[in-house]
Amino acid sequence: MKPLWRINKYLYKYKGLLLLGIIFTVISNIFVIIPAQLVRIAIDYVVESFSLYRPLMKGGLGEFARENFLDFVFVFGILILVMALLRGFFLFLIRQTIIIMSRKVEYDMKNEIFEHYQNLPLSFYRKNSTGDLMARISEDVSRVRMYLGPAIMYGLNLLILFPLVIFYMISVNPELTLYSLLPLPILSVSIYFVNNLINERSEKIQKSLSELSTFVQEAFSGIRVLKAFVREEDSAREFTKASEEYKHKSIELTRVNALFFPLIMALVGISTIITVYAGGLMVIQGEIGYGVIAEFILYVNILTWPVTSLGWVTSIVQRAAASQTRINEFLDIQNDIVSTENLKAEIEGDIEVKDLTFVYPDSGIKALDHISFKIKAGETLGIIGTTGSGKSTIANLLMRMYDPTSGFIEIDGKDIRRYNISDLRRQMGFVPQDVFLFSDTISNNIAFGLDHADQALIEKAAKDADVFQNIIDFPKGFETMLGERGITLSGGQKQRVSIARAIAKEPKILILDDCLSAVDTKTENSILSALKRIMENRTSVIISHRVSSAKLADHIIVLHDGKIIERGNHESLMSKKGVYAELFEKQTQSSESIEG
Ligand SMILES: Nc1ncnc2c1ncn2[C@@H]1O[C@H](COP(=O)(O)OP(=O)(O)OP(=O)(O)O)[C@@H](O)[C@H]1O
Repeated sequence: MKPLWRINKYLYKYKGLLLLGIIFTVISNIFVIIPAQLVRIAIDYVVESFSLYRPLMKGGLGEFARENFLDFVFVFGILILVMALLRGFFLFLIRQTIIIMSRKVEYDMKNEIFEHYQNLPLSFYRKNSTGDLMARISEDVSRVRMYLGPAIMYGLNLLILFPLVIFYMISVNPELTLYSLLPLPILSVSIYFVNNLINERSEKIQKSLSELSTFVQEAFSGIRVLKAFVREEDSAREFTKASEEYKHKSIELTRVNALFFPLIMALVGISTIITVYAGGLMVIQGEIGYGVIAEFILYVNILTWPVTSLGWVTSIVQRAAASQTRINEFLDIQNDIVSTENLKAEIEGDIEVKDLTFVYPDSGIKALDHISFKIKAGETLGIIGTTGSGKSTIANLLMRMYDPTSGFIEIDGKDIRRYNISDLRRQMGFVPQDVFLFSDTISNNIAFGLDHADQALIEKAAKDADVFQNIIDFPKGFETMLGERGITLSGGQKQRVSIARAIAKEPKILILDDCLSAVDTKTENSILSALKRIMENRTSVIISHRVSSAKLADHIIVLHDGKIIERGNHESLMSKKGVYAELFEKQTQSSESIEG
């Protein structure tokens, strides 16, 4: 229960709805109890009238007595009907208050979790799978909603109805009350166990269903590989196997589900039999009237659902508590990438990296080892290095996705940690290594970093990224949809749209993380010279493992195993005849042989 205390703030927020819900529950239960009493009065009246009917018939008053008697029963009938209608009306109001409250809390919770997720650093996303993040914001929140809606609704009902009914029952006959209620605790406990079994099996089904959909999704998104390697039959066989498991688990659940209602009916039946038997004996002994038996049977029926729901509510609350524990676990994670001074300033673009070492916290890999470099505003730094040498890590640290393990990064002479993070990132353009474009129009993708989309700016960015012609060649031009239901861009086109997105922001610092790997050298050169022009007075960091990308840079550093092994500009590095020169020779030879 304790984890669920955290959502009390929402109950407090919607206290009006909750309070109304409680009031409506009390009122609706009054209309449940009164009809039972009316039935007792009516039956006792009928029995009494019968005993008087014969003597009255003999006295010639038969017709008068009959009419009177029927009028009385008719009024009872109408009263019971009115009570039922009123009860229905208040049940409607209960749902309108408590269930609506639960939906509102669900909405608030989802927003709170999503917002929190977005604030968490990149390391959080590395540690937790997307599936897990999605499950907590959807399934777990739904389970908590079940607690806030149905569980609170039925729980309240139970809390109000139970004492009320028991009070009336005891006031009518305590002994018969005891007999009638004897099977109900057994009902509640068995429902609890059956329900837990149902939940356990439903969860297994859910798991098997998500495995099945992951399998199908992979098969379809990897259809090209699947066909190319002729694995269709294998894939179909695996699908059948996964479906078989799903079917098996569903049948197991149906078996337990089938137990649910018979169990309730059996125990209610036993209660009714006991009531009739014990009540009958009491009627024979003249302790109670016939009406009491009917009243008690109604009470037992009235109590059936709340008692059943006790088991059900307990298991919902348990599941909700487990889900809330999972949600709290994420909500309690603090963002450790925070600004020390929240400094907001127009940056110039001077970058200085001092004795920087970085160890990935999750894997313990030392990606950067005591590196230092400087870039003046308006200059370009090329970073060259083999796979895994730490190039992308530098980009991540410059964007402040992580904080250095030791050493400093300074922008305009101030530690990067002092800046307001969003303000700083807003002034930086980043083109990541793995291009990600949204399922939206090309125009919106390019304008992604802008607060107000300006078509002229979008087109200029597309021209500078050398992708303008490609875009206008599409029938819908800039309004072409990308993604699953849109067109698929080629690798090089995607990279260039991603570059256009970064430069449309007119950033003070632009970081290109190996984003020209899928374009030919000619396009690469034209993008780089356009960049040189637009990045005048701004700073660029060009990361690549191709020398052709870095050679135009003012400064070049060569990384190996997290260390800088060479530095200089293209000319000085070439004359040094070290790793850079060797790489240059190798790469120009191979590209010449390809082009030749
Ligand atoms: N998120 C991460 N968590 C743990 N280790 C990581 C992470 N990202 C990278 N590494 C490790 O850090 C080292 C440097 O990786 P980085 O991505 O910076 O290399 P890179 O030079 O950009 O390589 P490539 O050219 O292949 O992209 C590698 O050994 C890599 O396995």
